[in-house]
Amino acid sequence: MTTPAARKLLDGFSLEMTGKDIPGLNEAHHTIPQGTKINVTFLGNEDLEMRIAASKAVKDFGFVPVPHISARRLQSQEQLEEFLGRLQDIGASERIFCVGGDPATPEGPYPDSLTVIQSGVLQRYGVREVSIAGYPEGHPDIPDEVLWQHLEEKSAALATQGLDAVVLTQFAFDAEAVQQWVLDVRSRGIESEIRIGTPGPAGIKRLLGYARRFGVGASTGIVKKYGFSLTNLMGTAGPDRFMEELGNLLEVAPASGNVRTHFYTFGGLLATAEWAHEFAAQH
Ligand SMILES: NC(=O)C1=CN([C@@H]2O[C@H](COP(=O)(O)OP(=O)(O)OC[C@H]3O[C@@H](n4cnc5c(N)ncnc54)[C@H](O)[C@@H]3O)[C@@H](O)[C@H]2O)C=CC1
Ligand SMILES: Nc1nc(=O)c2c([nH]1)NC[C@@H]1CN(c3ccc(C(=O)N[C@@H](CCC(=O)O)C(=O)O)cc3)CN21
Repeated sequence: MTTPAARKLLDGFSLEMTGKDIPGLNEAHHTIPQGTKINVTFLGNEDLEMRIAASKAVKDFGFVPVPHISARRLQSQEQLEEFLGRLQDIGASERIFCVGGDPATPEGPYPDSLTVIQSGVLQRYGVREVSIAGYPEGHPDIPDEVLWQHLEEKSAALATQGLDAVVLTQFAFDAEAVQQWVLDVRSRGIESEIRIGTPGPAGIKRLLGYARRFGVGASTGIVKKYGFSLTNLMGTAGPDRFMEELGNLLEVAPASGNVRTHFYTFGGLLATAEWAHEFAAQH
């Protein structure tokens, strides 16, 4: 039974795939609503051709590509321009997600996403909308004050440059922490669309592995929060409970504004698309 609040939160959801996951998209495309935004990661084990091919596949199937740009992984301005130029050639440069990136030291001239945004390069390649990262449960290596300061600066820089902003979050498990964080974002005067990241249905061991790797939910007891039980540790967990809880919490906090959902699929595009289809249909 899906409540109206959860269904509203699901409406206009976005998905994510890696540069390697074109086979997954081939398999899942029939189940994904036309016009859905699909993000394409910028991981260390992908190259330019894979990222471009994935963005092109998204576009060719009638979805909206949102390629990622990882500032700290960029080795030069030329590399940034080559990527944006190739994206523009295939009509996939209008929307991007600009994120700091995991390398402990920057590999080139961009230590953070703000530097990429302020470079003035994005507009020259037709970028109109930039997603920036948010952290409802904090970040393991970056203090909260730094995260907030950069969120505000990036938001202001995008407005100055005439670029639309979306705040896209790291995946989260704690619906109450997300509600509070959304209200904190609004209290700082940031009115942009917020997309709350959450994992699609995935094997629990796998999910916990990713959570550990990205430092999510370290102290919140995610096993409990997400409704896992020890008996189903070998099984699959879906975002049902999280969506219901968060939908209800946002409904009672109208100041939360425009909040949508982004699914990190972790190799399970079809499973996520099927889950979303069924969740929307249940009543
Ligand atoms: N979907 C994804 O791929 C997501 C990735 N992330 C990761 O979160 C981190 C921060 O990203 P943004 O919020 O865009 O940061 P940012 O680019 O706005 O930078 C904010 C501050 O954190 C510092 N910083 C950025 N990345 C760092 C790192 N890996 N290690 C140490 N300090 C770092 C910057 O120097 C700056 O002071 C990155 O590691 C990023 O890859 C976060 C959310 C989602
Ligand atoms: N700090 C941080 N860094 C990230 O890179 C990151 C996050 N957070 N938050 C979630 C997103 C989603 N991410 C990922 C990472 C891997 C796969 C993935 O599908 N990996 C392949 C295997 C890759 C390999 O061969 O190493 C898979 O099939 O699991 C998907 C999304 C990366 N993302």
